[in-house]
Amino acid sequence: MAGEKRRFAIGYALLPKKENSFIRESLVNLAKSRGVDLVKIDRERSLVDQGPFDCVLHKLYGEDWKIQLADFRSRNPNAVIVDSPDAIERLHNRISMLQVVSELKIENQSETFGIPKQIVIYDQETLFDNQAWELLKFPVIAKPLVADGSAKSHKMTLVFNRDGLNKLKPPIVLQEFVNHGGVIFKVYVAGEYVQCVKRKSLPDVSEEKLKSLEDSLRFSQVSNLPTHEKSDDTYYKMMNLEDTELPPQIFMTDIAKGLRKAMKLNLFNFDVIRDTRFGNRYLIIDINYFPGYAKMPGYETVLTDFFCDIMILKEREKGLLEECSQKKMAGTDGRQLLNCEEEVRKTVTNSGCSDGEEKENSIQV
Ligand SMILES: O=P(O)(O)O[C@@H]1[C@@H](OP(=O)(O)O)[C@H](OP(=O)(O)O)[C@H](O)[C@H](OP(=O)(O)O)[C@H]1OP(=O)(O)O
Ligand SMILES: Nc1ncnc2c1ncn2[C@@H]1O[C@H](COP(=O)(O)OP(=O)(O)O)[C@@H](O)[C@H]1O
Ligand SMILES: [Mg+2]
Ligand SMILES: [Mg+2]
Repeated sequence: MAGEKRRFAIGYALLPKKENSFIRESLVNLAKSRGVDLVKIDRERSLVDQGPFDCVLHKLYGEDWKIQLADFRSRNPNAVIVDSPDAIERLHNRISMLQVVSELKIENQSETFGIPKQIVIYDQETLFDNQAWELLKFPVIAKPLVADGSAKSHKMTLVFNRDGLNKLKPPIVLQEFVNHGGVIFKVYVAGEYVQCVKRKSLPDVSEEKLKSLEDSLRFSQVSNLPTHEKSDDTYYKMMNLEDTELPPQIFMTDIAKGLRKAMKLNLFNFDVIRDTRFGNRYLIIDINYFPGYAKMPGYETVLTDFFCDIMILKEREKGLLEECSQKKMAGTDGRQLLNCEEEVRKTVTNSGCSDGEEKENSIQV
């Protein structure tokens, strides 16, 4: 109807737990009021038979889903897939996940960043190999190499000495445990938006404590545990999250932007700790695809803004494609038209990925 604004359909494909936490009525209603309909994708049916969708939002694992997305993309070249499965895959391995951090260049005079020292161990023999240990010192955290969202992939072991290595099951990443005052910073990214929050983490391990402790300690998803389940209760009672200063916002934003561009991802968060030995040194220890946004203050607005940015981008694309067809009607030859359409898709979908200045409302595809 004339004057009526076009609506925009976003199909979402999420595991039931994620759907329950993320697709809240408050989000659905806010998005709806701003012209965006969130539509559940039926995982029992093939994706190409559903829709039409202007955008597909997803967090599913496995080859079958990747094939379905590729099929959908080839039949719907104008739809936006948030995010590309290949880009997400980098985060399913704890080595490739952090490699990108080492490649980032951010200019900052007063703070530095990096990742903790770490090695990857594929077999039991290498676990006790002295050469492998030249780089690391105890305590270390043993993390499963694979980070595929399974409960197993979150099972960590804090290892205090050589004897503690016996129970480990490679393939694992051994990462130096860095004292950080028991507080972790979670930096949530949704397109251009960046928000840093504080969470409780593992307590520091002093030299004296290191000598008196057992060989190892197992734990899982410590930053999401309710307080009464934390391993060192007295420590947490003593510690007040509010006393901890957040890292400088501009510094976290610069890192977030750099990561987003390098990884070509829109929806992720990263875990950061502040090394207590230096006070101005920040270490990135984990990057998660499509994290628990609902725990982030104002998540409905942030995510709706993000959806609207995609919509604006799509509209811009439509306008530019129309210009291409007009050129065709005006007699421009077919080859030039093809170039024109290709150019539009490149400019719109890749804006923000280019080396030049990032455009507003850019979505990484
Ligand atoms: O479930 P939630 O809300 O705690 O979110 C989890 C995230 O918590 P966070 O937002 O960082 O506090 C969580 O982050 P952490 O592991 O706590 O760093 C993961 O992103 C997790 O996904 P997956 O199991 O790795 O695929 C996320 O789980 P899924 O919701 O994707 O299953
Ligand atoms: N190198 C490290 N030094 C100190 N604490 C760490 C380190 N790596 C992880 N942790 C602690 O272990 C928790 C889980 O590790 P993380 O790599 O974030 O795995 P997950 O993917 O399960 O969240 C972190 O939230 C933090 O509390
Ligand atoms: Mg984590
Ligand atoms: Mg993680």
